[in-house]
Amino acid sequence: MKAPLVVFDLDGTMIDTHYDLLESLNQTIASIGMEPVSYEDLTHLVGQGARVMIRRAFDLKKKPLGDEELERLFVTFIAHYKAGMPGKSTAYPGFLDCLDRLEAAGMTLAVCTNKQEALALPLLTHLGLIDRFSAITGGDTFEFRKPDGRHVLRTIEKAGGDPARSVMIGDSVNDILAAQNANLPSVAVSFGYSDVPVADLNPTVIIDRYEELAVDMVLRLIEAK
Ligand SMILES: O=C(O)COP(=O)(O)O
Ligand SMILES: [Mg+2]
Repeated sequence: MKAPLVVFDLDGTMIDTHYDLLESLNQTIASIGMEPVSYEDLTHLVGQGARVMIRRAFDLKKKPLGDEELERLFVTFIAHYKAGMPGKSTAYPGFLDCLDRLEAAGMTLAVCTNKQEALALPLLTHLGLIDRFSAITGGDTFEFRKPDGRHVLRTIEKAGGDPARSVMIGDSVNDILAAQNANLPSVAVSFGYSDVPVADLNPTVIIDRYEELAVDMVLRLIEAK
């Protein structure tokens, strides 16, 4: 029997990246004279990677955006965001202890994020977390991404896990839907960037802090399937 596998989302779940995402996004849109977006706005903009985030910012400000300009701004955003890494981004309280106890219980860990790989990998490296995960996949790793269940399933495969013994932890609709589409139990964290209360997403469980994500909870979720 394979070890239990815990699959984590990145932005808003493991790492509080909002300050740096906002900073880089606002720098990027300021370059064409656009007013900054707020944290509240950001919760509606993140979730599908940087390109979609920029496009949604233009929609929010009711500004037209051509494909070429989007690509130019995307390059600006990536350069700014990467250059500042890790910036103010840090793991949420209790997250590192949580990884320690899941690992000590023999569980495997993986990351399934819609952030592009070229951002997720260096960020996790800067934060000293890269070696904790058996697989890390991004929004551009496959031809599909969350909420497509295949993104989670392929992450599990890459990590050497078994979907029947895996759990998805996330903060947004993309994560909970992806888990549901992959027929996995889901844990929603209430402290991330969801634009709706996470209870509305119908996760299997909601946690308010990482102390609640105990080894027993993961085992119970897997066994209850
Ligand atoms: O960067 C994004 O837009 C989303 O990233 P996440 O899937 O790690 O939340
Ligand atoms: Mg997230």
